[in-house]
Amino acid sequence: MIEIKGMTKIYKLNKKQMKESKTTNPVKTAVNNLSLTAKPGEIYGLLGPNGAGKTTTLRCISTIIKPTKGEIFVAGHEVQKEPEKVREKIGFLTGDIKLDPQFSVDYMFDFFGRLHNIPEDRLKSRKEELFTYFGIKDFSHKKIKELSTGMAQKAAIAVCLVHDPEIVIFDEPTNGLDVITARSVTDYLKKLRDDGKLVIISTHVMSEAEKICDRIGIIIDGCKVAEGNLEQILHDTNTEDLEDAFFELYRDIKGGK
Ligand SMILES: Nc1ncnc2c1ncn2[C@@H]1O[C@H](COP(=O)(O)OP(=O)(O)OP(=O)(O)O)[C@@H](O)[C@H]1O
Repeated sequence: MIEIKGMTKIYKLNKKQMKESKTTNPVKTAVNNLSLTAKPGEIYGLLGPNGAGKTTTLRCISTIIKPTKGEIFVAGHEVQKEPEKVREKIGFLTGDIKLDPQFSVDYMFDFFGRLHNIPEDRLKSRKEELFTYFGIKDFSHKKIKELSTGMAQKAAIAVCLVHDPEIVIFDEPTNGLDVITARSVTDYLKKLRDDGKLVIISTHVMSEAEKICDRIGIIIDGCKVAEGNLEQILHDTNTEDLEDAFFELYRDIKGGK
């Protein structure tokens, strides 16, 4: 289970960031008093536009950065009090952290497997299972930098699942992938969910959220503005698809037509 209780993340901006953001305010509230609960056996989707605070939220859950306020429990462990325990439980995929391009997929998989203290025979069977599913067996000896975008993303996914984590946290998992590769990734997320894992993803792709998420949290300007399964969100916004629901909520927050 993931439980976020009143999480706020405020970044301090340097002069360059202030200039880029055209602001004189030296701080940016990326996430504002966010609470949510995600449970095993579901795919929870954090849906929001660019800059909404999705990546920040997932990074805080994954112990990469610290929330400014609030508490986050992952499988019962608070992220700031027991970060190592949290890291054992999760697999975290984000576009910002890439596998070292100089090494082969095989090497990276074994390296992270050994970091997680996985016995060699288990590591071998895990590799066989994941590399076969993602079709990377024939490429596993190649350096990451020699792989296509899709293949590199599938390799990154395999590596972050090496320890068979009970909680899978994927930041924009299909970003930049063609439709075939994206489908193999989303099908695997469904398989993980069906195996009883908790999967939490961020996305700005409405159709992806509609198709694969059991529950969706819509986040705009760092605030959760709606949550529920698709049916509940459409009912609450009196709309017929998620895109319309999103714009309804967006207009409420931002004003305008
Ligand atoms: N390290 C940082 N320092 C300062 N501001 C940051 C930092 N990281 C993110 N931000 C700002 O916080 C806000 C939320 O960013 P975040 O990356 O969490 O959003 P997002 O919903 O994941 O967006 P995207 O889809 O564009 O990745 C944005 O305004 C962003 O510019």
